Order: sequence, then structure tokens, then C-alpha cells
Amino acid sequence: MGAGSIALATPADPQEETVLTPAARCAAAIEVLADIAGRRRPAADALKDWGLNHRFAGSGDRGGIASLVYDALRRRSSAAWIMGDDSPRAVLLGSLRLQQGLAAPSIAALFNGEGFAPEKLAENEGRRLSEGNLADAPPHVAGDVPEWVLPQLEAILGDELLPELKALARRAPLDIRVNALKGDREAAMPGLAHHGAAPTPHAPMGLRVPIGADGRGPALHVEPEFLDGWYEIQDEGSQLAAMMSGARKGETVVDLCAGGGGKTLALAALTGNGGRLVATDDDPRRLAPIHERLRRSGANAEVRTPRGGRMRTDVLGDLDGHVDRVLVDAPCTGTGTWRRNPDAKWRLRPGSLAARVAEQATVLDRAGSLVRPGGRITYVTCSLLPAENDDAVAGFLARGGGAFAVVPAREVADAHAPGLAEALRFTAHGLQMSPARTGTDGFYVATLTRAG
Ligand SMILES: C[S@@+](CC[C@H](N)C(=O)[O-])C[C@H]1O[C@@H](n2cnc3c(N)ncnc32)[C@H](O)[C@@H]1O
Repeated sequence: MGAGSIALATPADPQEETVLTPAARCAAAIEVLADIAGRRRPAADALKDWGLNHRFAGSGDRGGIASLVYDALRRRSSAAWIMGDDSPRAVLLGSLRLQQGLAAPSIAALFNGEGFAPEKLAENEGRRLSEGNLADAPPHVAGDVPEWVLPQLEAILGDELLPELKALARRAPLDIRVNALKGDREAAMPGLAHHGAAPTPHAPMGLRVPIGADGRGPALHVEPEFLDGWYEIQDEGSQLAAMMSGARKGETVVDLCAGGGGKTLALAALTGNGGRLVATDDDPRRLAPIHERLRRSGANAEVRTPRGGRMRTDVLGDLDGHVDRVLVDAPCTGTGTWRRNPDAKWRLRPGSLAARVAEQATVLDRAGSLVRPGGRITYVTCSLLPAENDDAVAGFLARGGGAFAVVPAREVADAHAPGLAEALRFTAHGLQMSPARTGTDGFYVATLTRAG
């Protein structure tokens, strides 16, 4: 068995239980990929069902199978291209070659038809694995994205399209944000030393934890320091976006799309709990985890949960025209997070992009009425698509008829994330982080100020 297949067998956590051979995990991954394709369902649901139907499998097995499935989804179209076949088996084979770097003989050792292993590698499959390449593949195939989004990605990424798409198809790092309300990064590091945590390149409270050979990180959420609120799991790009809000002590800050509270916690830490922080979200179910997270981290925020159907945004009526800063962490397609959610890219449809664009206009307009003269809106998406970024901002500016102006993005970056500007891509109204440039998820940030 080749060295690469040993990596397939190694659980991220040595305590994890494994009963399946690496070959049997490949067979299971093919089954799950077939379920995802056949029933057009999210990968997480298909993986959960597989686990329920195969209770004998250990936690290490389930994690290893998930890694194989996610890697295959990351490289779905390029894997199919080199294999000349888009079946789940071919996609898994191609991804073992492209994503895990296994050579044909190592793959043949896994696909040997014995016991619970997948059927023996056919001659044609072996040849494709040895000779298939992406030299003539069109950019959407080589870059593993749906063809219809390519023009939008090209518009933002230009000459760096392919390197960026390749970076977007790699595994994401595991980043954490040390909670400044508990202590500084240096104080948190010893508790994470056994996981090899090291400072992230840009965010001052960020730590990056190496992921295992199978693409999974350690189970940080069971560590005592996590349970004591010393850190949160948060991509470095998300940390930087929260910092660029510039929230300060003494200010009234609204986190309008707070969801589970990832950025609310970061905002509370930024102000040292020294401001009035109000968090809400259109969807009460999304807000649910925020209470426990606030408690754990010692962050103060007033959570306003909407009730009563269509009266949702009224929970902020008393703040209209009085807010210093509104963070709009807008609902979006999440194209910038495809490293983490690779199945989302294959499920994205033009209709869902149009729906998100309409929601973005709604949240921006709501933010516009909250902010006081001279106050600011920080508009954030985890998308790379201009339709959700600069175009959304342009639409808001046009609807406001001069009430709002853009704060130059370079000025914002220099003030709140010194040194980051060199890596950023500046756009007409904002800035874009991306996996190849900043090593983060693809976050967009624009800052808008209301005329005083
Ligand atoms: C990107 S997510 C927020 C993630 C969250 N800020 C975090 O850091 O964990 C976008 C959120 O916007 C919410 N949303 C959508 N439309 C909204 C609206 N009209 N008003 C407020 N929130 C809305 C969604 O429910 C979703 O939770």
C-alpha cells in the first residue's frame, strides 16, 4: 500500500475509533457521492444518513469518509475530466489523484475488489489515472466551478482566475480567534500548543491549527479553554471583516444579520464590552446559539429576537437614526467559502443568487435607516461575486440619492488591519479577500458613511 493510502487510514485524533479499511472507506464514499448526486441533497445530510445506516463504523471512519467525499466534491469537474466520466466512482478516483496526490498504483491497491473494497480498477481507469490531465480543460472545469458563474468570477479575479479557483478548491485551514475579553493571544497559545497552533498572518488575535492528513482538524470544541470561552472557531477573513467595522468603546453598534453570533462576539471583544451592542437576525432559529456563545465568552450584547412573522425588523425601531455603526453581514451565496462547503457550489443556481441579491438590498436599506448622520455601515459578504458586492453597494448608493458615500477601502484597511492592504484586491467600492491572496475565505467588505 502506498504512502498516500496510509494517510487515508490515519484518523485526525488517535483516540478516534476506526473499524474500516481505507479501501472500505473509499467504497462508502462512492455510495455517499451517489446519494448526493442521485437525490440532489446536501453532503452533510447524505453523510449523516450513511452513519445512521452503518452504526458499526467508528467516528474515525465517519470522519475519514466525510473527508473523501468533501475532497471529491471540491474537485468534482476536474476529476471527472481526467477520468472521462462523471460517475461517483470516477469522481472519487480522480480526486484521489488530484486532491490527495495518490499515484495510480496506490489507487489500484485500494480499488482491489477484495472484501469491502470497491471493484477492481479497470484497465481504462488505470490509464486515465496515469495519463489524464487538465491541459486542455476549460477554466470552469480546471477551476472546479459551475460554468454559469465563471464570467462573474473572471470579472473580480482577472488574470488570477485559475490560481484563485485552485485555492478555492483546496482544503480550508482551521482558524480560531482568541477572545480578547479573556486574555491575549500569547496567553492562549500554551493551551493550544499540543495542537500546533501558530499565529495567523494578518489578524492579531488569530491562531491557525494544522489539519490532519485526512483534512480534518482536532476537536477543539471539547477543549477546556474553548468551553471557558478563551477562543472561538472563526476564519481569519471573518475576524478581519469584523475588525474593519472599526467598532469602538462608547458606541452604539448593531449587528443586523447576527445569525449564530460569530461576528457579534468579535465586535464585543473589539470594544472590550465597552459599547452598546445590539444583535438581531431576521430568522430567530439562526439566532438561537448566540445566547450560549455570549455566556461562554463573557461578551455583552442585547439580543433582539424577532417574533410575529412579518413584523420582524421592527425590533430595532427605537434605534432608527441613532446607531454609530451597523454591521451588515449579509445573506449571500457563500461562494467565498467553497473550500469549506464544496457541495454548495454545485447546488448554486441563478435563482438563488437573485434571491440573495434581493435580500442584500433589503438589509442594506434597513441599515441605512438605522445609522445616524456621520455613522457608518460595514457591508460584508463571504462571496466573490460582484453582483452581491460592488453591485449591491452601487444599488444602495443609487437608492439613497446621495445620503451615503463610500469610505475608501484602502483607508479602512490601513486603519483597522494594518499591513493587509498589500494582499487585498481593491474594487470600485470595497475590498476583496480571497484564498490565494489573503489565505482566507473570500470576504468582501465595503464601508459606507451617512452624510452628516
Ligand atoms: C452570513 S449570515 C450571518 C452570519 C453571522 N453574522 C456570523 O458571523 O455568524 C447572514 C444572516 O442574515 C440573515 N438575514 C437574512 N435576511 C435578513 C434580514 N432582512 N434582516 C436581518 N437578517 C437577515 C440570515 O438569517 C442569516 O443568519
